[in-house]
Amino acid sequence: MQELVIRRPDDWHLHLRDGGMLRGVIADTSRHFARAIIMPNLVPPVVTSADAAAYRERILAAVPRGHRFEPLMTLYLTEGTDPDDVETGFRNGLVKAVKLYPAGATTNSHSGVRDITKVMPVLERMAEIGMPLCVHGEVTTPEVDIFDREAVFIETVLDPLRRRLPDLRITMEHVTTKDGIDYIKEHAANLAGSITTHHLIINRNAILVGGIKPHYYCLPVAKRETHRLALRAATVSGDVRFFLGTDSAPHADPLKECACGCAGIYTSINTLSCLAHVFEEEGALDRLEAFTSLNGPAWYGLPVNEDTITLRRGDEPVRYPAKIETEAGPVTVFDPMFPLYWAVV
Ligand SMILES: NC(=O)N[C@@H](CC(=O)O)C(=O)O
Ligand SMILES: [Zn+2]
Ligand SMILES: [Zn+2]
Repeated sequence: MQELVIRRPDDWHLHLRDGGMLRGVIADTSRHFARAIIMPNLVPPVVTSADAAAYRERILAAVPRGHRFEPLMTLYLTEGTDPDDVETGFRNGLVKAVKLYPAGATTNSHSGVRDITKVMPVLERMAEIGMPLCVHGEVTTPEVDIFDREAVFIETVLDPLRRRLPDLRITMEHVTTKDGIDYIKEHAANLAGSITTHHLIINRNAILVGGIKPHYYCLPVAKRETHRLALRAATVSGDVRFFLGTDSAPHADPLKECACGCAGIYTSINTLSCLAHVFEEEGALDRLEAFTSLNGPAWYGLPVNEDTITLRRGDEPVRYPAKIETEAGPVTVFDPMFPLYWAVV
């Protein structure tokens, strides 16, 4: 038996939803993670500091007794966002980042940004005060192939934005391509990337081979194998610019198992088992902690967690439920398609 003690991890990109879904999923995160950057794509979205304060209270009310969990709030950037409200939320410590969704790019992104020039006053203010911008980095131009949307975003939106506002700190969230990894590596200043658990494990075959598999569908969509390998190399490298953002994104099964299923993979419950497996395969267990617990706090300017968790590798596979039940319906759990031996003790 093998054991690994690491500082308690944080999740730098998480969807908790609201109401019955929030109550159904929160424990799967708060059991293992101390903090998480909470995505603001509710319906309606979390746009103002007041919205974020109210959502934070709803999250805290749902955390099970005995768990300690700190939600790190974000604001959903719209073309009507007020720079003063953003600054106030940031200065009083409530809001950690602003989230840019190109309109139409992903789940609940219709209130997002159509014309980036309209949000320049907000972005300029953020650059001034050192507030990070989290981006869903995909263009939505219908002519651009869905597998190329991240690479085209880097070239046509991200790079020009970084040139225009070199002081703006940007998190490229859920990087899915070698292009994204290379871009971050080549541009050290004010740029970091979060990587999901599932993109380290699946490539696009998981979605399409042997039948269409809606529970492997998320956005940005998984790419070809070369990209997965680039993500894995960056993840286990220990490079401080890369850290975990699970993008665990629960949807009730009927909303995924239908003619127009929505994007999102639910990984909160087994993420650490999956990650330990990946790091072990790569011979890099000694760097797991950097990815899950050190690099993220460094980027967001927060202290690392003082307490630890213990991962243990058992002789028998760990069993996770195929689905969790929530008041909002059943949610299928990510199946990595191999047995998992590591579990948090
Ligand atoms: N990742 C996903 O596939 N879905 C996310 C949205 C997002 O992070 O883009 C969701 O909110 O369901
Ligand atoms: Zn996204
Ligand atoms: Zn997400």
